[in-house]
Amino acid sequence: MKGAILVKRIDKGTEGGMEELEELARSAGYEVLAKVTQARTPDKAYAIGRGKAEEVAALVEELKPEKVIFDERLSAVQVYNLSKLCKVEVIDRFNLILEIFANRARTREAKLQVELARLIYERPKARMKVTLAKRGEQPGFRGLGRYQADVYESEITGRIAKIQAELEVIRKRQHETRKQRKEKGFDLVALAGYTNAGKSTLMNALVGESVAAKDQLFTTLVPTTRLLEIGQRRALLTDTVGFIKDLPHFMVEAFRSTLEEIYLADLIILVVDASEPPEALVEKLVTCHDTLWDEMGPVPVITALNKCDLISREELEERKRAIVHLAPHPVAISAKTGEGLDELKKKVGKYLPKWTFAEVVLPHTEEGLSTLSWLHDNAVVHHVKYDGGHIKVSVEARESVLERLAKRFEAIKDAVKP
Ligand SMILES: Nc1nc2c(ncn2[C@@H]2O[C@H](COP(=O)(O)OP(=O)(O)OP(=O)(O)O)[C@@H](O)[C@H]2O)c(=O)[nH]1
Ligand SMILES: [Mg+2]
Repeated sequence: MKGAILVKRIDKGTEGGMEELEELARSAGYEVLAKVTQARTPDKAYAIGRGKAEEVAALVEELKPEKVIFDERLSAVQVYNLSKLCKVEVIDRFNLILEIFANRARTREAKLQVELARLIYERPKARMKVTLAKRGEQPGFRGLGRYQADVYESEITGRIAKIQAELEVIRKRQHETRKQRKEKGFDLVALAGYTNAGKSTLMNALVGESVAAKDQLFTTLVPTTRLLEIGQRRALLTDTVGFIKDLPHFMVEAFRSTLEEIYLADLIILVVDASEPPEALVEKLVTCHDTLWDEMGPVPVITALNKCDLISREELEERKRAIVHLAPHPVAISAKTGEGLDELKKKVGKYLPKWTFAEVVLPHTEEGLSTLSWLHDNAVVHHVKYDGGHIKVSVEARESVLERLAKRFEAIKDAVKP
């Protein structure tokens, strides 16, 4: 197994936990060999103090890790100095997240998104990195010395443009598919939430599928969509990539096409891991809100308090109180045991976009029957009455379907005799 030493600098007056960095490192396949923290203001050259950096270097010599991983964002200069001092590759939390994403990316889309994120992160550092590499190559700077600074930078810019163009094609296609699904009368429901909250497990429990679900961060990178029946209505349920604290904007941008599954949904099920302590729950919900709310239209959100099998009633009530302002329409569930799933489905049914009732009289002809069968496919047909030469139908459907019904009716109405 690859080893890593984790380093976190803590600003005065803030919490110093390193659990999430550890989780991330573990998810990326590292064994954590040592953890170093220091409370101080950031140092321009080393992020931590020079003395502390030397301690890290000594640990590197002793433990021989593959990498040293910093929790905070590092500048090119800091990376250069640290890797020179420690004689090992030094990365930050964002590089680590990118590593995880790169390991998991299977589809063309996921791979492009990961590369785009990496390049957007790299670009502002490109010139400085080339300049530094000319001073003597350090781990993480190898091969850059042969570049001209602006050539390297413009290569990155060119590559970014190319990937964006290719992703745009994928996005257009997805947009088209989504539109068609809506026109067909499907409601789009998205599962969103912090990474490892249990979104994929819930997806499996709701639709009886086997989407990969594991106790690690970012198992899901590319959305999966399955049919979910809510009463008589048919929704498409989409599992999505998880959120994480301080998700830098460049990543949100790179994963746009994935996140659009959420932004453009008719309803969002926000999944939270209720087995965590209330403070962690609040912090993660705030992250979800930050990621969601900026981009989203007025979409109803249902909060699924997941993993309730792991906590007592009292603990559940305590958590509900803690998140009351952050968690619209909460439902306690366990994706594992199935508890609460019926109530969740009921809530989903209740908050799906309102459909409109309509009564229509179709001719009892081949065209009329074919329209009826089209209605069965695209709407909820409540009642059908065959009456002489007519078929009286009462239906409930979304507006776009009713508009199309009106068009079809226009074309065949002459056959209807009063
Ligand atoms: N006890 C318990 N464990 C659960 C429940 N739901 C999910 N888990 C576990 O939580 C872990 C994460 O589940 P996933 O479904 O992969 O989570 P996710 O939100 O899809 O995670 P990413 O795709 O990695 O962002 C797995 O080990 C699941 O078995 C639950 O209701 N109860
Ligand atoms: Mg998942």
